[in-house]
Amino acid sequence: MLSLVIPSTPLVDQDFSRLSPYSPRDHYSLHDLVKDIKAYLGSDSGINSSTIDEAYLQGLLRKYMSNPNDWFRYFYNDYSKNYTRNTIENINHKANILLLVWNPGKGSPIHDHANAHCIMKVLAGELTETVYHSPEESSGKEKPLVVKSETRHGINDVTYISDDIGLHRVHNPSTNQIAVSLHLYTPPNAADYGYHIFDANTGKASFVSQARSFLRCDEGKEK
Ligand SMILES: N[C@@H](CS(=O)O)C(=O)O
Ligand SMILES: [Fe+2]
Repeated sequence: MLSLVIPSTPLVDQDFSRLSPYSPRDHYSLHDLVKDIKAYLGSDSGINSSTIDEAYLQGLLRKYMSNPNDWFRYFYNDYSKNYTRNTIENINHKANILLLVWNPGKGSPIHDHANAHCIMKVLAGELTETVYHSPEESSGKEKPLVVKSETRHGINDVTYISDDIGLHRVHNPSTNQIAVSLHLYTPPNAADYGYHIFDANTGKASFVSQARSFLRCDEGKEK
């Protein structure tokens, strides 16, 4: 049993016993993963999402096996929110890497990914992802969004979405356990320029000017 005690947040007494709390010497760590993502994205400034091989990046996230020792320094849970977005790394104008903490039964609104690649890996608990067809822009008519798929992702599962695939919402199906996930967005358009959330019944989009996240060094302050 590993209890996550995070300063200034209530005790998270959750059984992470299915995860090894020890890091074997040859463990491919979160630090190694971030290093490899940076190496792949290169040192030039700016990228175009069409030049990125998302399959390669998915492979890197698959290679990493969740270990709370790697990620709990980034863990902050705001219990008043559906989910808390914590910054692991901002790779200037290239990508951001986030740790998301999902309260039981809570989820994200239906949203797009601002013309970026989004790769998600479950680090603890389970997450259900509902993918919707993007509404037809030209019709101008209000129509309910159509579900394309619904998938339950377990620990260490990796999934990918982009606006070409559709919209999605993610939620934690558990009634009493939090879930934790790792997200890679490249380019970091939602944080830099904003994104859209959608109404399931009408398909209507609303613009959100910036996807915000917590930086661990500024505890409690959203950036
Ligand atoms: N893309 C969402 C999380 S999720 O529902 O995939 C976000 O970054 O807030
Ligand atoms: Fe998303």
